[in-house]
Amino acid sequence: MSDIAISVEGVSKQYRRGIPIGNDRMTEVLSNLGRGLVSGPRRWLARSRRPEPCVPAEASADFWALKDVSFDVRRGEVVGIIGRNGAGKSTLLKILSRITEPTAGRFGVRGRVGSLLEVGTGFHQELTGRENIFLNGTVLGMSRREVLKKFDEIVAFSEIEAFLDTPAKRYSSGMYVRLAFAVAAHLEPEILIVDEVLAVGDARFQKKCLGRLGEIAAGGRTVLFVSHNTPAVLTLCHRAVWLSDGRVLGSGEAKDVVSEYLELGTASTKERHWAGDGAPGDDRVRLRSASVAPCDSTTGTHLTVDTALRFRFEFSTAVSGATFHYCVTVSETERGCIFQTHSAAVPCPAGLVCGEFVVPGGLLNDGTYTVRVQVMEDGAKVRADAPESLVFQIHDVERSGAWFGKWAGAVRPTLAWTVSNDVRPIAHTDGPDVGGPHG
Ligand SMILES: Nc1ncnc2c1ncn2[C@@H]1O[C@H](COP(=O)(O)OP(=O)(O)OP(=O)(O)O)[C@@H](O)[C@H]1O
Repeated sequence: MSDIAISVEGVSKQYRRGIPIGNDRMTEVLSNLGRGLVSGPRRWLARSRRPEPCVPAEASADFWALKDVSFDVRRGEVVGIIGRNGAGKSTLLKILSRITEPTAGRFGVRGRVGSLLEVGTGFHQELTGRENIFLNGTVLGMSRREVLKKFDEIVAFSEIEAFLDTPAKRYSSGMYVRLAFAVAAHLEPEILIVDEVLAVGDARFQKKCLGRLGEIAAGGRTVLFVSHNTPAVLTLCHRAVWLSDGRVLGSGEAKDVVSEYLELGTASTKERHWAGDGAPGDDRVRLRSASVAPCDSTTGTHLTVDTALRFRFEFSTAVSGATFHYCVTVSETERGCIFQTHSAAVPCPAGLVCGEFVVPGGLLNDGTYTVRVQVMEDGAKVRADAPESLVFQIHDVERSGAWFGKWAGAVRPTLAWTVSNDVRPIAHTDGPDVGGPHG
């Protein structure tokens, strides 16, 4: 029991669509004015204290933002909460941060909590940035001297020194997030609860935040981290909980839960079969099947940037000796055509003719791909054409380092770099550079 930092048992939260029950959003904002970004330990298991305010008869507008959610987080564990928009992730974090109450169920949070939730929660709006830093330290039980020791680090991290004496209500969302992250990450709460704040702010600051989160995680603190950035979840989190429509669809090792989430959450057609005369083609030749799968069949069906892919196609022909060949075009939805490949043109016997090729792992970038397969006769005549025969996703993998953005480029080849440490001293000359474009 003692190594459980967060315990969630059958937690449910009901809302009224469109019209928040009891003007809930406003209640949340107002109640939050009395809280800091951090909170001290409270009663270990908090039961829902009151039913939601009176719910009128037209119950069709009521819905469960969370339904019977249960999981535990051990001390020192870093747990990612993943799920599509509206899955209930923020609601869960707000309950655990005691900004809103569950309609049913109970939960316990053992230790001082630092919460980094959506912009607008956490800071006291009338107080300045400086005052908010001290207030949050006080709530965490730190002395003024202890906060002072961290103060410069917080200000340096937040990069908003010039606005320290401005009331928080005048901050832009970017400034708010910078200071909020700096406070929550440096005042050393025992448990850090972080919502998708990293979506706000520029890429450089996001990188800095994720780097800091990585340090916190490595330092043995308990972290609950909501994010749509699956490479970040894969890299930072030991475990993940997948929410869908307010329910837990999966929980366990981060890599297993994330791959299941990506796989089921996206529409893909990795195998196609065509029967009868409706199949693409004409009387001479018709496509019969198309598939893409990992070359190593023991790795499951999840495709990542490291997976070697086997593409396989079949056509049937009623004529013997005609010269057919396959033309396959692989495109990515945002980047366009990635490559086209042709099989050899050979005289084919009547019957089923199979063609396949392999794309090595460590070549394609992550993204959503479509495959067009055509069967040509005599080099150029298109006999069969299936423009979107296959649709599949290639997912990113765990990264080393602290950068989790998208990799640029149509492909993302793994190349055999050599980096030498045989560094020769740079020759200093007083003369002009030579060998440049105008050299
Ligand atoms: N105070 C509220 N009143 C009424 N409905 C609410 C309230 N807060 C959240 N909801 C609704 O509850 C559902 C879950 O919302 P929540 O913000 O928890 O989802 P989420 O998984 O965090 O989504 P996102 O990834 O978009 O942030 C959504 O349908 C949302 O519109």
